[in-house]
Amino acid sequence: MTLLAYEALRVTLPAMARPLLDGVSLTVAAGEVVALVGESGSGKSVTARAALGLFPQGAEIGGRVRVEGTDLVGADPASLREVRTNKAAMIYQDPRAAINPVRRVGDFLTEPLRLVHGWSKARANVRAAELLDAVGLPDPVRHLNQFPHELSGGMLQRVVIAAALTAEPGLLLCDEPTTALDVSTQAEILAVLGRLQRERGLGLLLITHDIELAASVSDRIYVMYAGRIVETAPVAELFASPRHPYTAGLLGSSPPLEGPPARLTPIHGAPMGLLESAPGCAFAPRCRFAEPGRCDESPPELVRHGPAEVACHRAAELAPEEDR
Ligand SMILES: Nc1ncnc2c1ncn2[C@@H]1O[C@H](COP(=O)(O)OP(=O)(O)OP(=O)(O)O)[C@@H](O)[C@H]1O
Repeated sequence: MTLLAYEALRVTLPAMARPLLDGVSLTVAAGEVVALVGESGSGKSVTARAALGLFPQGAEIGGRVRVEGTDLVGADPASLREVRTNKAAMIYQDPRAAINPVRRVGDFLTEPLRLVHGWSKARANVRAAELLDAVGLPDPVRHLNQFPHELSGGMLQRVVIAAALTAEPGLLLCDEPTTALDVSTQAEILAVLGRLQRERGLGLLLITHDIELAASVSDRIYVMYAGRIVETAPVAELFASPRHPYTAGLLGSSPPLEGPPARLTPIHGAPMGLLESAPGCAFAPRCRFAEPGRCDESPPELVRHGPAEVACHRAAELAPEEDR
């Protein structure tokens, strides 16, 4: 069952030269882990927030974002509330920014259950302890009485994950959930998310700039550049044969998570800012395969090539042997 579906989502701010998001289509099904990757500023967080009906103030929105069938573009407040309280939850990069530092962990977990769902204090406390146990915290009852500063960043991110699960949503949106953590804690948090996702059959959208990390946990990957999806494919295929030069560039510039260190090749140049626009492919100025008179004239559409969809004018010529 499809839990989340973006259909040609376009987000435009009046003062900008190009849209923040331009025709983004993406799906996440129940039981599926989908990653959205790209460099800083490509539009990943704007995409993730749209799944809660959160759009930049003053933005003009086109297309649709459906969560379990409810379109959040132009949705009424009751539909938005229903999605945000019961159907989808977001986990952000920095757990300390998500939790009130002067309230106890238990209050953070039980208040939504009591105030939004009308549970008694005793019932909410039992549920909160169960959730802390589910995210692998060693002493749930003690942690409920602690203040955020008494817990490590990794423990706090587990609390945030527990809070996201209070209403048992089907969809989890994770925006760089491990970026603020050290490497070994990152691995633990990813393992917790993976276990919960499998046990509960959740649909999970993982936002990350790290394509190696995305590949290690996802079923499918979408690669975003300057507000557009430039490639999407199942992980194994995308990793073995990246078909868009930008995807190949990301893979070539990311240190591998496992195995011996590889020689890294940075992608030259900088991503296109919001105050710049180009009639052709936004990646063309940085692309070693760009052909003048072709790549700089019109934006390429996403077209199927083998197991992938690729937005590159030269995708057919650059395709791996198995596509031909
Ligand atoms: N509310 C807003 N008003 C104006 N510009 C915005 C707003 N939200 C995002 N942007 C701009 O939209 C672009 C995409 O931002 P977004 O945060 O989605 O990028 P990102 O891919 O998540 O990057 P990062 O990994 O750095 O978070 C950026 O140029 C950002 O400055």
